[in-house]
Amino acid sequence: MTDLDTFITGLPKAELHLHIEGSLEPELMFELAGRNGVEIPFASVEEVRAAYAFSNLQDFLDIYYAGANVLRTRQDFHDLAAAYFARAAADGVVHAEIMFDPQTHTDRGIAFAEVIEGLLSAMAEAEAKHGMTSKLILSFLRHLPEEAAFEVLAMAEPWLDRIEAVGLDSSEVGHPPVKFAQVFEAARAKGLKLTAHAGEEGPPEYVYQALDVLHVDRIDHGNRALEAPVLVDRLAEMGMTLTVCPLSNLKLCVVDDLANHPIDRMLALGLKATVNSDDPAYFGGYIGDNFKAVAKARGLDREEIVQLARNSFTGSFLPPDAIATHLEKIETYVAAHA
Ligand code: HPA
Ligand SMILES: [Zn+2]
Repeated sequence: MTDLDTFITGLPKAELHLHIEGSLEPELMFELAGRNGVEIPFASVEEVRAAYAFSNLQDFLDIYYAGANVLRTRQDFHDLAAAYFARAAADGVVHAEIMFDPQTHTDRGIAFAEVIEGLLSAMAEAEAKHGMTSKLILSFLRHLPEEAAFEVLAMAEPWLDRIEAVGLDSSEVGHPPVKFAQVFEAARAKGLKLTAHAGEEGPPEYVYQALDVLHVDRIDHGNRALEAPVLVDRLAEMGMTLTVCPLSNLKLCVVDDLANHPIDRMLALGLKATVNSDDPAYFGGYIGDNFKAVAKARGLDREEIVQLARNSFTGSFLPPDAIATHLEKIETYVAAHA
């Protein structure tokens, strides 16, 4: 580890873009397959890892939904999230806002209660064990109809006090934000915050729709906004947070090489960019790996790294006093490591 790597690991940070189903490591996939008597089309953990070569988002999604098939019980969801929180804590994460895709499970006959109760119990455990706070983001699958999203929102009704936000993920191109205008409006009326994946593979127009039609509080990814300078200025001016995922961008060919990743360009343009892991079990690393890899590839300096960590708190859904406390801890850490 370089000095910079050690600095990154200890730097207090929040993770804002993490699909909990995407943290399913092949070892746990095998364990759950055995526990639940589910067949998986792989003979070994190595074979699973070898299958993780993607040329676009859909390639990945096909294998990600197949992997999720081993998740059956409340205990499975608990174990999945507990493993993520332990990894995140080791990377200096003190707050995590995690997405889950209920439709991936309810469409297989798993009760919504099993999914969310397993996640909530792991969240309570993470607070006790690691001192890590967390929030849940219920994500709608955009390749499915808007009515299906309304059904999930209805299912979630008894737990809405424990859900912070809704999100929008899965196959982007061909499923623009406008398709979900009404369900986002309904979620907002229920007091939920709003995020949407936009501009990962989709054009700048999808980022405009996320802003103007969905009225999101945060944009997940947002890379392709860089193609539209007027949009960049607007995002910068409004202080919109972008939850950027460098290793995901590399694995899904959103960038051809990390050496060409736009993270520092985003900061230089005044965008409130953050670094996140997206689907760490599939993309080759957790949040610490993302920071370290992009810092090395782009030659980021400490100030840029610290700015990314500050952005992770100011872009979070934490209350202002908690954000202020975390920002103070960053400054204390920086002063102690000058
Ligand atoms: O990176 C992603 N993009 C879109 N949908 C997703 N669902 C899990 N990960 C992703
Ligand atoms: Zn994502």
